[in-house]
Amino acid sequence: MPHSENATAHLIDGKQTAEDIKVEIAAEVAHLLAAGQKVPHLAAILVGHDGGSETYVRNKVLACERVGYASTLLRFDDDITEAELLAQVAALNENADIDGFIVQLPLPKHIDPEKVIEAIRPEKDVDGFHPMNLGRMVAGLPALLPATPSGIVELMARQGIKTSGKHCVVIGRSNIVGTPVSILLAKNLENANCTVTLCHSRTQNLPEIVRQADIIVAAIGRPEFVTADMVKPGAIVIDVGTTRVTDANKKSGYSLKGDVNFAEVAPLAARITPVPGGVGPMTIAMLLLNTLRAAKGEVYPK
Ligand SMILES: Nc1nc(=O)c2c([nH]1)NC[C@@H]1CN(c3ccc(C(=O)N[C@@H](CCC(=O)O)C(=O)O)cc3)C=[N+]21
Ligand SMILES: [Mg+2]
Repeated sequence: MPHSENATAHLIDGKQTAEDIKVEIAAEVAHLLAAGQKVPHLAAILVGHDGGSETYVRNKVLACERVGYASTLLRFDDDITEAELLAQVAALNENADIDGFIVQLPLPKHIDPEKVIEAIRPEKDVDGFHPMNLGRMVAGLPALLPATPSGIVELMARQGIKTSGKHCVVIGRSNIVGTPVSILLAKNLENANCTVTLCHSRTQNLPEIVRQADIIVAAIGRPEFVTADMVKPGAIVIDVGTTRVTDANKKSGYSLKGDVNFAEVAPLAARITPVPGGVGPMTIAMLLLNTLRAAKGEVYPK
């Protein structure tokens, strides 16, 4: 029996929440303009021609236009050397007009992503991937927070989901999502205050542990990994996965699959994020928010 009476009423609408945030940002940009100040400027470096990366970066540029930011996209072929990429990062670091920038991941195999991320000035690291920002986040100091993890916390807060004291099981320990979100959820940020369990590929009895969760955050990157048998009825389900699978029925030639088997799990869940339209749009909204904070020198005074 479905836990929810209406099949769609319990969807966690990330797209709408992201729109709300963009409207708030646009209002701030209007104030900056009225005060004769420059608008925030976000730059993105995109290496190669990965279809998914192209989509995300295009969405980021469109989102900048929506809120009134300036944006710059720097594109390079996947034969760019690591030294040349580091020189491009250094140029953005020095460019006073750029408030923040990201280097889209993944990078080609011959480039060390850690080295590139460490080369970004923490003040301009609007992805929140630099060890300085990660360290400050862990220490509870003001930091530019990684966009997907902070987007998950913000999404639940704005949707009125009470997380304080709840048991949250995070599946996946990536540097970008699983590890940082497990830290943020345990903090007092937006009254998150969860008791957190972090599961990964070596976890024993994973289904049994996930079944204990009041809140499940699925960030494994494996389509439909979370099945009905892993979900306690009435759980909150946050699906971070966006894997592209070929789909001849779609005009684009692909469809997006989350890390949760939605058809099976949605009837059991109290609330659940759809894919698309859940966590993905929040990632972009939080990137815009970080760019505003960087432009205002909120974390690192200018
Ligand atoms: N330096 C860096 N920073 C990132 O933040 C970063 C990255 N590299 N590499 C890849 C991942 C993935 N990511 C997404 C962002 C938005 C959507 C998004 O907006 N998704 C839409 C659908 C988009 C579509 O149609 O493909 C949705 O879920 O509704 C998805 C995924 C950011 N990432
Ligand atoms: Mg995402």
